[in-house]
Amino acid sequence: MPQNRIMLDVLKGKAIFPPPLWMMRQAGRYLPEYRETRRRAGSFLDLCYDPDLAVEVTLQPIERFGFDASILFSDILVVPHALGRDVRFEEGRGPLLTPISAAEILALESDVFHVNLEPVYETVRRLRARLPDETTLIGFCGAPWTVATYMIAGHGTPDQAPARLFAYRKPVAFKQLLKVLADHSAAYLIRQIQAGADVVQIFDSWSGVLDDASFEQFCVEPVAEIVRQVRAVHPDVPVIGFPKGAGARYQSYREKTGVTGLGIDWTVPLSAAKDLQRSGAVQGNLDPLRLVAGGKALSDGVEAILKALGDGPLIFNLGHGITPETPVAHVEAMVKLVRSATR
Ligand SMILES: Cc1c2[nH]c(c1CCC(=O)O)Cc1[nH]c(c(CCC(=O)O)c1C)Cc1[nH]c(c(CCC(=O)O)c1C)Cc1[nH]c(c(C)c1CCC(=O)O)C2
Repeated sequence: MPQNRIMLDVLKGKAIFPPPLWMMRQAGRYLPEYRETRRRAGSFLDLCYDPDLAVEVTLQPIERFGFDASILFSDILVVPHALGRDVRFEEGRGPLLTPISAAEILALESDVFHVNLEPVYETVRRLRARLPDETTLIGFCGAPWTVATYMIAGHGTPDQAPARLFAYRKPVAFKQLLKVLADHSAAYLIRQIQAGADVVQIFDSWSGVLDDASFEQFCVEPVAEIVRQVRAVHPDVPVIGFPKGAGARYQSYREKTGVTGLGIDWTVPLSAAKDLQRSGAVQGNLDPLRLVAGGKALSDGVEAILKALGDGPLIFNLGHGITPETPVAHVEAMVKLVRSATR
């Protein structure tokens, strides 16, 4: 493992200033070159499964901004797709899936799971060969709870009511769904690591809608299981957990799941983030809308994070994915602000 991937040092607990920097959804529609490749690809899933094009879009933000980390271009919903579920992405509507029934959950399995995902592994292999040596390569998956919410509702919802209701009404089938997703996600991450990923991130975008007991059973336990399975094979590869909206539960989430780094959303108070840094690296947490607005809103936001968290293990990032309406010039300004910061 090269010594000069500074994000890996931060994940070991080292404070580096200015901190390493990347953005969730850094390859995306705010970039004209992404929109151009996307037009050539056909459907969004075609883009995810075409190693030539997936490598191309993954590298676009690295070439433009020189971020310290590159995240594999794919989507969390390739896992249900590779398990044989129908997954489509429609312009302006987001993901659409055929909602899964309890009976279908009990029959859910696939002996061609890794065959279906082979193009993703090929993308990771090519990326590691193409990326600058100092750039950390991040693999990822969705957390079982977040993936399950889309599989059950069939589309995005504001509060994941369909999945919460399903979990209460059909606990046996729901538990089985989380187990199938945890086992397959762990196997998926292990293959990404074997293909060249230096770090893996688990996205739990919907962990903020659950009560205490459900958070424990649906978010903490399945992610802990993934971490266990990945560590059994790759004990030294850092795992970043991003339980968006976990609020007061962030610290216990780190302790119980065993994740190395914590992705924090922009609602986490910087004082609380400072406390979280005592037990390891944090990654975040600029409000993506400060980046859309630019100017003083942006510079104030960047400054506050660097001031509060800059002397501990920090990976500078947004508190959620960059939005399509973000001006590229504002991303350039953010990179400059972070890279030229002095303590
Ligand atoms: C919930 C979720 C999904 N996908 C993902 C999550 C978790 C993180 C989060 O909460 O944002 C994760 C994801 N999706 C994508 C990546 C690529 C890597 C990166 O650059 O961060 C990653 C890490 C590409 C994508 N995934 C998607 C796009 C946009 C589709 C397009 O280009 O046409 C991209 C670049 C589509 C997608 N995929 C998903 C949704 C809800 C949507 C529609 C919303 C939207 O359109 O922005 C599911």
